Amino acid sequence: MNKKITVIAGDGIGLEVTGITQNILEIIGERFGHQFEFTPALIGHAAIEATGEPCPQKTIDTCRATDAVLLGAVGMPMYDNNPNLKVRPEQGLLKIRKELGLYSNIRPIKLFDELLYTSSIKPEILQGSDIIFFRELTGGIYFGTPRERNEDGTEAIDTLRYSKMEVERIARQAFESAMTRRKKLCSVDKANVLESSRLWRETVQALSSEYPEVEVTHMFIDNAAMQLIRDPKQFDVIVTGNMFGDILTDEASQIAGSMGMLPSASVGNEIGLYEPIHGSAPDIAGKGIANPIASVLSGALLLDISFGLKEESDAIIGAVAQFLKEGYRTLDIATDETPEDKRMNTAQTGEKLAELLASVAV
Ligand SMILES: NC(=O)C1=CN([C@@H]2O[C@H](COP(=O)(O)OP(=O)(O)OC[C@H]3O[C@@H](n4cnc5c(N)ncnc54)[C@H](O)[C@@H]3O)[C@@H](O)[C@H]2O)C=CC1
Ligand SMILES: CC(C)CC(=O)C(=O)O
Ligand SMILES: [Mg+2]
Repeated sequence: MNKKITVIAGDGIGLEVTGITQNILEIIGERFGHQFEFTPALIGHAAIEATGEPCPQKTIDTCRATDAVLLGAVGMPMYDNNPNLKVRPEQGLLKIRKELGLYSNIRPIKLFDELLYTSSIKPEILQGSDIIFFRELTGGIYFGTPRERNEDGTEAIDTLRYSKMEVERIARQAFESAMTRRKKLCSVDKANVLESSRLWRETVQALSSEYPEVEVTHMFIDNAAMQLIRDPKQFDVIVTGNMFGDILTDEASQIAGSMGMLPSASVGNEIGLYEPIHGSAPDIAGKGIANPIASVLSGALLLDISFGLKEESDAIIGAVAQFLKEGYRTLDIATDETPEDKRMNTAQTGEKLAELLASVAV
């Protein structure tokens, strides 16, 4: 198979983990006889520095000229505490999602058995957890207008808007996914307060008549945030809006052990984009200690969803499982019991995963 992949590393640890994933995809290409051609592109602070824009048109054009996109992360501390900077890295991320029509952000929460005792949640609560989130990605409060300050800067407004069409298309994907799994769908909203959530709930409920085998429940976001930690096993598929999904999946990363373990796939009507759920992690950026597994697993999702290469995708997941089984740990998933020689930095993790992949039988 011949395929082109746009690689947008971005900022902070995005730069550190994305190169590892590209290398893993190259190894997969060699092992399984595929030609993957990689084209770099800019986003975030890196793009602002080079072009003045957080997501230049050239980046969008590059994506459209390829078959899939691998993205790292955006963001720099210099923007986070300075509201006066009007051009911001995160605008680049929102723009690429909107321009490429990536309305569905799929975030699987898979706990590798080896990490059962790593989480701050009790193992008996965690064991057997397997959740997949469908987060709406191109609507809601991150995109609604007006969004502005009043003249003297003492009031601000953001707008939370959803249309029936936007809810229906993400809910349909979630129902379809539930049909291939345990046939349970939980829709998360705040319908006791928000009109947009009442539309959300009504739309999901109406669509459920097309999926009579799926057991649908509706949960308020505040309760969902609590239930996710109290009893994660109660969930199979969760569908929710942009901001609720953003927040709940960071929380859910603790089910998988770390932010450094969760990949995501963003899909819509054209190309697919794959990125870890984490940000640029300025607190560890430049230290070479970021966990690249979330990015590497995003690469596995890319092979599976965009290219239909299930065996190749499974080979990557298998290498990650083997890495953990052999006791190797990046710092975010290490415990007091992890011996010194099993503690891996970013580069060592990449090398070890490459080594494990090279021994996969094809
Ligand atoms: N998709 C994206 O590009 C996102 C960008 N951001 C941006 O990233 C910057 C930092 O935001 P934060 O709120 O700190 O979120 P973050 O996700 O970057 O980091 C949160 C915490 O998780 C840790 N962490 C994240 N990924 C890790 C990994 N791979 N290995 C080990 N530890 C990891 C970090 O060290 C930090 O303690 C901000 O500028 C923010 O706007 C935040 C979230 C998503
Ligand atoms: C710019 C933010 C919306 C990025 C983020 O936190 C995410 O997509 O998870
Ligand atoms: Mg987030």
